[in-house]
Amino acid sequence: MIEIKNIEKTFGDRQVLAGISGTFKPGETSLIIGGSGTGKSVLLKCMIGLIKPDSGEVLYDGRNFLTTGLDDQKTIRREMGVLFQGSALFDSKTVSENIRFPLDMLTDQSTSEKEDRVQECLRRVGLETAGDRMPSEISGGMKKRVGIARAIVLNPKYLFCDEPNSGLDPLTSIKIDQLISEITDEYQITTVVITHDMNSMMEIGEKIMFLYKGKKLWEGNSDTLTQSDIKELNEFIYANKLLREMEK
Ligand SMILES: Nc1ncnc2c1ncn2[C@@H]1O[C@H](COP(=O)(O)OP(=O)(O)OP(=O)(O)O)[C@@H](O)[C@H]1O
Repeated sequence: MIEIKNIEKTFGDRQVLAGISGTFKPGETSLIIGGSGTGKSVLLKCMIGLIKPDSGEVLYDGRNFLTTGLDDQKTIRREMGVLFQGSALFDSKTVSENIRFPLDMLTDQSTSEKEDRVQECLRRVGLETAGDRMPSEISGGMKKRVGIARAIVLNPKYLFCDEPNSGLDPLTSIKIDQLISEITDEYQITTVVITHDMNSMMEIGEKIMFLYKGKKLWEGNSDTLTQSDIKELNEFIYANKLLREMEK
């Protein structure tokens, strides 16, 4: 379980996070939603240690990530998998090499152990025959799958995905969402996803947190998303639906 408590962050004179709290549970895909510039990415970065919040706590199964010693921080970092926006694959490495990278960097497994693990992850994301291909030779959806395989190669307890659907068509988006949700359930990972995607909110929103101007204005799930009387949330949903209609 991940708990965040009263996270605050200010850049210059602009407060981007104004005291955000919440919990994220194992086996659950939690979504952080909100309009552009509301602080979603900054919150995610605070959670994974890329940005230091000005105040607040981030607890990984009770371990305070911000104040614990360097060794414990390293341990927690190793328990995280991250799917970055745009997949962030190494262009000069094959699909298999991309997936193997965290094993090369962070484990002393033998070559055959690593190969077995890479194959297992390739199979899990449905890319068993694509290992030798280069990122430039595969589709956007496949790149996301490679990113997911790389994010889970170390068996993470916590998985973070920043806009996993960006740049994908609606059908591929749904498949990627389903994959993230299945993996989360199968390995009981605590998964946090930042998304703008209305389909994702309706399909995989077991828990949804709505940010507005650095504050958490609403929390619920896909069943209750459209029933709130929060004006800002309803406007956000309306704008997203409109966008979807225009894309069709
Ligand atoms: N390192 C930084 N230094 C200064 N300002 C920053 C920094 N990182 C983010 N910001 C500002 O913080 C605000 C929130 O940014 P953030 O990227 O979290 O938004 P977001 O909700 O993820 O939006 P989007 O959906 O467009 O990605 C923005 O105004 C951004 O310019």
